[in-house]
Amino acid sequence: MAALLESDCPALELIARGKVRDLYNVDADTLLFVATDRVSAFDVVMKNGIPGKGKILTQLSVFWFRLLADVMPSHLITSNMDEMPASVQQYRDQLEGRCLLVRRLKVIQVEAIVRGYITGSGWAEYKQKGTVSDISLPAGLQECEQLAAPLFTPSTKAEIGEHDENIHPDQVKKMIGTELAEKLSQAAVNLYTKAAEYARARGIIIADTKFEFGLDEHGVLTVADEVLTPDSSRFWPADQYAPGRGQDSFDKQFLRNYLVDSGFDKKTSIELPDDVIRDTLAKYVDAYVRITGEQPTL
Ligand SMILES: N#Cc1c(N)ncnc1-c1cnn(CCN2CCOCC2)c1
Repeated sequence: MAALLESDCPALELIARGKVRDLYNVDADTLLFVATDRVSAFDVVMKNGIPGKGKILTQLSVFWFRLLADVMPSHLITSNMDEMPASVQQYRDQLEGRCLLVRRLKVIQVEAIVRGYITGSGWAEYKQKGTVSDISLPAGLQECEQLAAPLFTPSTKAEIGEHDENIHPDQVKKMIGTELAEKLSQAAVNLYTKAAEYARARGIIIADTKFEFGLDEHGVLTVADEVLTPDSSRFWPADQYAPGRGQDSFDKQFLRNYLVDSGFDKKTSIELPDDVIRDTLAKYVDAYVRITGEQPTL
């Protein structure tokens, strides 16, 4: 199976090409997310992709949208090509299994990050200031330690190529109003808490995740984008977890180890060898099977 590195849907208006996903306008009320097989590490997109990655992560997002539907509504309309408009179906060969038709929302320009463990940029800030997103935390926490409770630690939505900036939750209140900000942070924590408990019972720690939200035509807060994939979250193997050190990534450790061992400069895109592609795909399949209990459709 060849990897899809870039979608090509000339009849649809391309809105954005993110690191690994493309976003199209379909009509006044709907958009189309296309999950390519692109893979990034250390913020660099590799020259070749992981064949099947986009389909697996699309199916994982759909699983979580359905499991979490009782927590709050999502923008998902369908991932079933037969239920999509003809303007999308004409690209069936290219898009089958790797696209989501979603409702157009008024997107809230906040990266709604929830952390269950202290790591990454949160750990860096904590070591410097004893805070994460300017929220004071207890002294003496270890790297990758589980927090007493999941923490909403928002950030700005940086321009492409820039890094998001951690902001205090009060900043979100100033941006969107106190009532909506409190609804959004509670929704993010509720979604994360249910998903993290579900995944932990199946051998995967979701250490942190990023949600995007919007308002639908009735002003209802709605979860958007993708949810709880290894691209939007940190997945750790639970059986190897120990606080006090960095954790292997459930899905990208083979890739990271290869890059570090080959002297990767963390700037220049490179071609991944077949064994790294094979082993990385196997980890995406493993994560999908553990969480959903089913084999992904490739
Ligand atoms: N979701 C959603 C959504 C929606 N349901 N309605 C209206 N607009 C959006 C929307 C527009 N841009 N983004 C950022 C998505 N990026 C794209 C590239 O990849 C990274 C993420 C979201």
